[in-house]
Amino acid sequence: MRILVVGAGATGGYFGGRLLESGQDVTFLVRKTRAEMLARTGLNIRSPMGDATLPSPSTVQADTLNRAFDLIIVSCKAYHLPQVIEDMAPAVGSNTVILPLLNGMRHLDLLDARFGAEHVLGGQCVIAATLDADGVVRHLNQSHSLTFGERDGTRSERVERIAQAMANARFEPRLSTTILQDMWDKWVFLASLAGITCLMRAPVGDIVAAPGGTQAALGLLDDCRRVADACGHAPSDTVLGRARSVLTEPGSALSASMMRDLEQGGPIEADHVVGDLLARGESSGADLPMLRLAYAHLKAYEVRRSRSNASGRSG
Ligand SMILES: NC(=O)C1=CN([C@@H]2O[C@H](COP(=O)(O)OP(=O)(O)OC[C@H]3O[C@@H](n4cnc5c(N)ncnc54)[C@H](OP(=O)(O)O)[C@@H]3O)[C@@H](O)[C@H]2O)C=CC1
Ligand SMILES: CC(C)(CO)C(=O)C(=O)O
Repeated sequence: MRILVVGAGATGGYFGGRLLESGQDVTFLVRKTRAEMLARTGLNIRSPMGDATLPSPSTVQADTLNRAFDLIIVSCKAYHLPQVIEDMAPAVGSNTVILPLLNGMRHLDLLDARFGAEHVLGGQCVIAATLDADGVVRHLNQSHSLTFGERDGTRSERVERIAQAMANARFEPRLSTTILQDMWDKWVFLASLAGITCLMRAPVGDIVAAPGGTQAALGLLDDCRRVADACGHAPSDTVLGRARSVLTEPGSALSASMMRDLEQGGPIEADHVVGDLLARGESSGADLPMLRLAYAHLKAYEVRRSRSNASGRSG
């Protein structure tokens, strides 16, 4: 199976690297700087589940991409997706399957609109990873699952083939027959985690140690849950119970990748992860005070960031 991984950042570098390590035919679609770095240093993964050093991984850049792949794993940030969609287009042939790993849901609409829904699977990954300044993929916890499936829940031949291709890689591949609900479940959890850890600039354990912290985290989770309910994707009691306990675990060092991005002063997926959920909830008439606050806070960060970038440019 010829696999194209779009982006060799934290998640693409990790899952693509693990597939390459297991002997799969993997090429990374990357931009110039990352291509040069990968050629110089190879793809390096540092992980509690085992390090990997992959010298000279195969890369391609948009201007030389001219053949179709069997599977395209999309692992960019949401704010890069419109450009990524244009760049990856030559790799989409009549039998290509696209597996996006982005958080949230809206990317499915964009991919469907450009390539046709029949090409696009549902997907998600659970991992905490980051790309450091030397281009090393740093895996920060012990989770590394990648879940995928047909959005209509069927176990098609093509998803079985993907499961086979992933079977020997050092991560947990999961073929799901409920991938849309899985994505909603993760979205509800992630929007709560990202919203609260960014608002408080603190990991879960510090938030729950503060007066009112637990109440704020659970209030935000409840707003996110109400949106999912209104959209016909209510999380089960088990899923909600797990989310509540993870978001209120004393001493937990967990924070969202959005908080890491924000603390580094980088761009964030505010609209995709939090704004889109809020918009869907508000269009159903729900009152969502904590979710609105979380979104306003992220947007204020973006305004401040673009103002200081602009003054840096003019200074
Ligand atoms: N990191 C994590 O722990 C988790 C992240 N997620 C989700 O996964 C998605 C990806 O996140 P993450 O891997 O952290 O992001 P990263 O920023 O680490 O990686 C994204 C990569 O996409 C590349 N990219 C952007 N545009 C293009 C393009 N046009 N062509 C080729 N490559 C491109 C960037 O390359 P360049 O170097 O050129 O900028 C970057 O390396 C997000 O939606 C995130 O929310 C989900 C679970 C966990
Ligand atoms: C929920 C979590 C932490 C795990 O994958 C994540 O997706 C993120 O931080 O972006």
